[in-house]
Amino acid sequence: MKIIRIIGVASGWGALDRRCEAGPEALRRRGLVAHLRQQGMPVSWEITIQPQESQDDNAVMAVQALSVELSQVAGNVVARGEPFIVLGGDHSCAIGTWSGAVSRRRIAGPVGLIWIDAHMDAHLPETSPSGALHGMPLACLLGWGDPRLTAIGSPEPKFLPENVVLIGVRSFEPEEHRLLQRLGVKVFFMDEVRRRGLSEVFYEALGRIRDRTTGFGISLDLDAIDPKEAPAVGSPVPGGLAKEELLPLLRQLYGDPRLIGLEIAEYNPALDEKQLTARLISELLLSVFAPLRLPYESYHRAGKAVLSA
Ligand SMILES: NC(=[NH2+])NCCC[C@H](N)C(=O)O
Repeated sequence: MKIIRIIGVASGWGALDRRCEAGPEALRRRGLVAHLRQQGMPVSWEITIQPQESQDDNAVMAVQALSVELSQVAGNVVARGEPFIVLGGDHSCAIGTWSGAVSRRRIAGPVGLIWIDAHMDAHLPETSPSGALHGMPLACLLGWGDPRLTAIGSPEPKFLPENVVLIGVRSFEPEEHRLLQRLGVKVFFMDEVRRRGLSEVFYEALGRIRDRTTGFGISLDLDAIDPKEAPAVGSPVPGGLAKEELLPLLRQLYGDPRLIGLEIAEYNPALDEKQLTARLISELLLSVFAPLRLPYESYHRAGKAVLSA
């Protein structure tokens, strides 16, 4: 059985509130690995990538250095044919994760990306209202933005626009929307998800991507999920996805050889008073990667019991 490699990214350099840099270590200290193994998930914590000291408060340079390292680590896991989990850190980690994964797979054919997020994260430095790099990673991966961040791993764009799908978007600025429209990236906004149900949208998204690619990844910003269920995030937006809808859909990906890796970003443990979000993260991981031995309901109840023990 293939070992699933966890890569922590202890950086908040892409966010205005940097505290999600403590995310990976907090999860590790709570015994995430032991818990996942107990549930039958063959997993090992590969590495936690730390920002280098002395970035002179230059966020672009810090994120660039991190992304180069992360792209190498993720790329090596992918080259070995093993699945990975990236645990952020703010969502600018996506630049390194997918630049590495895609660059190492390029000969195998195009790769798809399902971006589950309340935001579009598709700003250019010129259009960003905040200047924060976690509002830009998707644009970078499509080849738009600061050249120091678009050329990681390889000079080309990492994804073709038709191979990227966003789900759950409900907070964005017109400039980033225009970029995605112009490129032809499919966005399933939250109101469409509500109208049609997440499962219909999710299968449509998967269908689009699977037809055209040889593999795909998932980048999940925890703020896609409703803040009542995922409170410990840096940029919460009300009216998000329901975990009881999302978890069974992720379950459908179990054992799918085309799934290259899963990224979960924006966990800020300082806001996780009741540990709701930490538990949610472990449920998300188990949904995708743990063999199902119990009926869905009791399975997740068991998961919660173990983790809170
Ligand atoms: N990964 C995130 N939480 N992104 C939030 C981005 C918010 C806003 N669009 C900005 O650019 O500042």
